[in-house]
Amino acid sequence: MAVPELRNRPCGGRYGDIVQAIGNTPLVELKRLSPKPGVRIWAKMESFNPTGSVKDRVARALIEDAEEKGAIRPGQTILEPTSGNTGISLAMICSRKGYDLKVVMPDNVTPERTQLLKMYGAEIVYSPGDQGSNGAVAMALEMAESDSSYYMPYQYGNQANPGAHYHGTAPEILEELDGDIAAFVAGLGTGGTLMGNGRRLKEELGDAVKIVAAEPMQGEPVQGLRSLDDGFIPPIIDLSVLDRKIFVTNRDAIMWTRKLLDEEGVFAGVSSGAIARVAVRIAGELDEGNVVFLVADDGWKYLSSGVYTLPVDEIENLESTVWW
Ligand SMILES: Cc1ncc(COP(=O)(O)O)c(C=O)c1O
Repeated sequence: MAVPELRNRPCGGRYGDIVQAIGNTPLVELKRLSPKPGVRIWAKMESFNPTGSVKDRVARALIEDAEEKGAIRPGQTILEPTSGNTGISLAMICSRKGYDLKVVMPDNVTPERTQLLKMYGAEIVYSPGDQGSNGAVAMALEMAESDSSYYMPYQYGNQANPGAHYHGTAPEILEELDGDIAAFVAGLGTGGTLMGNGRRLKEELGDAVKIVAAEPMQGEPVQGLRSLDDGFIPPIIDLSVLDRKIFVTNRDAIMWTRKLLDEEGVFAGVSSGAIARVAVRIAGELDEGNVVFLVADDGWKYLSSGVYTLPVDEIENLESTVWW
């Protein structure tokens, strides 16, 4: 394998406002996680986006797509179901661009999410927590049907969502690794990340790159992620783009979130732990090559969940059951 030289970003760039500063995130090698010398594991640090998550890319694409189509005008109310990150990103972008935002969100997400949404001026409508993100989707669809003044980007069915990755994240990764990528691993919420990156990487590299989904084990939620076995397949998902899916327990997700911090200094959300776990497993199956995984968000919004304060031996003894 051609070992890419590490290189610094030339500079962070100069932008007219915060919305323009989305993307161009760093790719960081995580040497201590690699199980073999010939296999390199890289984290695409989407936590470096302005609101701390990958969803800044998607929210900008959703709003700019609607603007280009003439589907929204300033002052209009945007309505969207989200378990948090997309809402926060939309709230930031809507506040910059002069739209009102209403988000429908399960009532059991961490309080930091509510706080951030309110900070950016969004209105929150809660859906039943036990119905997860599917409950939020159903409620938002009903609201949009009964009031036609709302504009709902509907990230689950909007091609601008995978498009943000197809045109943004994936070309960055291809450039950063000179197209030498053996596997790409991400979690699945709407499927935008896996579809957009997967399609672009397959187009450029063919079957040499494997696209792998990390999914939460049934009954063991990991915030932001879903399993395709939960009964709802978002319309943007084309299963033929995925080579594999690997299930992760709640306990492993938490353990690996802590490992990311303790061993690599990466402060990430819990889904990144689940995804890192899968990336390391894939790396163990290879003899050489670059494995890229996505750090979808940073750890700040998870502090109240206790994921960073629970003693490691207690995490090890956790029954693999729902933890929050
Ligand atoms: C916290 C979080 N949200 C969302 C996603 C992915 O979302 P989507 O499938 O909607 O692109 C991920 C996945 O990597 C995630 O970790």
